[in-house]
Formats: sequence, structure tokens, C-alpha cells
Amino acid sequence: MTKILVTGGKGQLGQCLQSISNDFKTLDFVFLGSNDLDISNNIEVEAYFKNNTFDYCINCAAYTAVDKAEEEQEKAKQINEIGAKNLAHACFKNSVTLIHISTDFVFDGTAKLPYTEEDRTNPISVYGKTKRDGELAIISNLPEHFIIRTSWLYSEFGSNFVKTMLRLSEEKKELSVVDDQTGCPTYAKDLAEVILKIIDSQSKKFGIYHYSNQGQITWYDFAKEIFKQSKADINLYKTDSKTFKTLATRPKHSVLNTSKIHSLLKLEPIQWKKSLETCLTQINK
Ligand SMILES: NC(=O)C1=CN([C@@H]2O[C@H](COP(=O)(O)OP(=O)(O)OC[C@H]3O[C@@H](n4cnc5c(N)ncnc54)[C@H](OP(=O)(O)O)[C@@H]3O)[C@@H](O)[C@H]2O)C=CC1
Ligand SMILES: Cc1cn([C@H]2C[C@H](O)[C@@H](COP(=O)(O)OP(=O)(O)O[C@H]3O[C@@H](C)C(=O)[C@@H](O)[C@H]3O)O2)c(=O)[nH]c1=O
Repeated sequence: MTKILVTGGKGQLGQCLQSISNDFKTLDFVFLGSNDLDISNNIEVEAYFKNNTFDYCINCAAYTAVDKAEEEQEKAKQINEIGAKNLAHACFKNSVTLIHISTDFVFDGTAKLPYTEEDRTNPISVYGKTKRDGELAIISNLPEHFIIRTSWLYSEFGSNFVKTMLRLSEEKKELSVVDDQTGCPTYAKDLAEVILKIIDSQSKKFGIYHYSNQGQITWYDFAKEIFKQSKADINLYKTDSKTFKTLATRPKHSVLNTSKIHSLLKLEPIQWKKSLETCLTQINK
């Protein structure tokens, strides 16, 4: 059996991993929430790795409140950078491969084409910067790592844009959503499958990989399709980032080029609309 530790195991992606874990019979999982293991506490992390043996650690723990991070910089740093560094050290000492999740928000969003793994990062928010610093801490401390950058995660678990839109459609008669930020939504269960396929493949091609569903849309387009598929009774209007003010600045164009991971795992691309349909079916069950 391959032994796997999932940190941040009670979050959205952690719950997606848990929901598909039974499909992978040769993998043996331990899911830890923030109360079980605080990744920002190096003493706790070292002790836990000393007393338990794993082949892989999947780090789903993160500070993900993009706007709040602008006011809680130190907290975001402790989790996204120091937490990642602590795990990298512990994995190195104990010969564990680290699979770490990062974000499209490490880019500034000025590119016209989808970002490749080699493109220069230049985060424009505290969240993005702390996530990039987490990546750098892993790269410089642990050769045996996979860093998977993904974008616009949603699922039936936790809180996310899809669930927010569904809630707002019940509370409001009209809604404005920004139409000047382009990216690609990703069903977190599709990402969870990809992570477990990496482990299953026993690949040693360590490094950074991009993974998202397929397509390029704005948040407005996404909201429109969520309301269409869920037959929500709401008037949706386009707005822009200047009008819909938020504490953090988001990239204008953060589409990821995912060809590297598709060729590593011989994956079939999954269109974003198709995955949205799958997720809404799960939510309505
Ligand atoms: N959500 C998204 O749209 C995107 C997410 N990502 C990345 O994907 C990964 C998973 O995100 P997602 O599942 O959506 O995030 P969630 O916010 O749903 O989950 C993050 C989890 O991390 C836990 N956590 C926070 N601090 C600590 C800590 N100090 N020690 C241990 N656990 C901690 C949280 O626990 P608690 O609630 O108890 O604090 C929470 O359960 C993250 O790395 C994120 O940056 C990338 C692109 C898009
Ligand atoms: C709720 C709402 C949001 N918006 C805008 C705000 C923002 O620009 C955009 C997305 O909103 P959210 O705040 O839900 O999403 P946001 O927190 O920006 O999502 C990001 O989260 C982090 C963790 C990531 O790593 C990113 O990949 C990305 O998924 O939609 C509207 O225009 N109208 C609305 O009613």
C-alpha cells in the first residue's frame, strides 16, 4: 500500500480527495484537519512526521480568503509560505514526496496567451504572493515535489463561487458579476482525480504542473452558465473590476496552459461546462 497524508484534509479539495479515495484500492489515506495538524507550527509538523510514515503528502492546507489576506498578511504568510516550507523540510528528512497545490493568482494576468509552467510569476495580491513564496520554499528545500497550479476551484464541498451564486440566486432578484477577469473554472473533484493519478503513475518527473478544466471564460460567463444550468430565476448583469471593488486585485487573464500534465498522465481534457453539470448534479442530489 502507498501511504498518503492529506494536510488541510477538511477543506474543499481535501473533501474531494476523500470522496474518491475508495476508488484507489492501493492507496492508504490519512486526512488531517487544521485542528489535527497545524502546518505553520514546525514543531508539530516535525513531530508528526517523526511518529508516522508516509510515501506522499498532499498539501491541501492553505489560507484561501483572497480579500481578507490583504488585511491578514502575516497569517496568510504563516500558512501559505511557512507552512509549505515546514512540510518541505519534513518531507525531505523523511523521504516523502510532496504534492502541493498552488494557484493561477501567482501570475499578474497581463499575458495574452495561457500561462505555461515556465512563464514568469508576478503576483499582484497578498494571497498570490504568499502562494508563490510557498512554491519557492518547496523548490529550494525538496527536490521530490509536484507543485500543481490550478484555478477557480469549485465543488459540492466547502465554499466556492458556484455555491455563492446558487445562494445569491435564492436571496436576490438581480446580480452583477465582473466580465473583465478571464480564467478557467476547475471542478475540484477533477483535480483530485489528477492528483491521485500522479501517485498511481509513480512518476518521478517532479516539478511544476498546471491543471484546470478546458476553456476560457469570465466570472460573468461562469455565473450565466451556473444560472442557466440550475434554471435560476435571477437577472444577471455585467460589471467590471473598477465598479465591483474588492480589497485584493485579481489577475485580468489567468488562463493556464495544461498541456504538460495532460501529456504526463495522458489525460482527456474536460470542458468546463461538462464539469459544472456534474457538480450541479452532485449538489442537487
Ligand atoms: N479555492 C480555489 O478557488 C482555489 C484554490 N487553490 C489552492 O488549492 C488548495 C486547496 O484549496 P481549497 O480546498 O479550495 O481551500 P479551502 O479553503 O477549502 O481549504 C483549505 C484548508 O486548509 C486548512 N488550513 C488553514 N490553515 C491551516 C493550517 N495552519 N494547518 C493546517 N490546515 C490549515 C483549512 O482549515 P480551517 O478551515 O480549519 O482553517 C481548510 O480546511 C489551496 O492550496 C489553494 O490555495 C488554487 C486555485 C483555486
Ligand atoms: C460574489 C461576487 C463576486 N464577484 C467577483 C469578485 C471576483 O472578482 C470574482 C470571483 O469571486 P470570488 O471572490 O468568489 O473568487 P476568488 O476568491 O477571487 O477566487 C479565487 O480564489 C483563490 C483561492 C484562487 O486561488 C483563485 O484561483 C480563484 O479561484 O467575482 C462579482 O463580480 N459579483 C459577485 O456577486
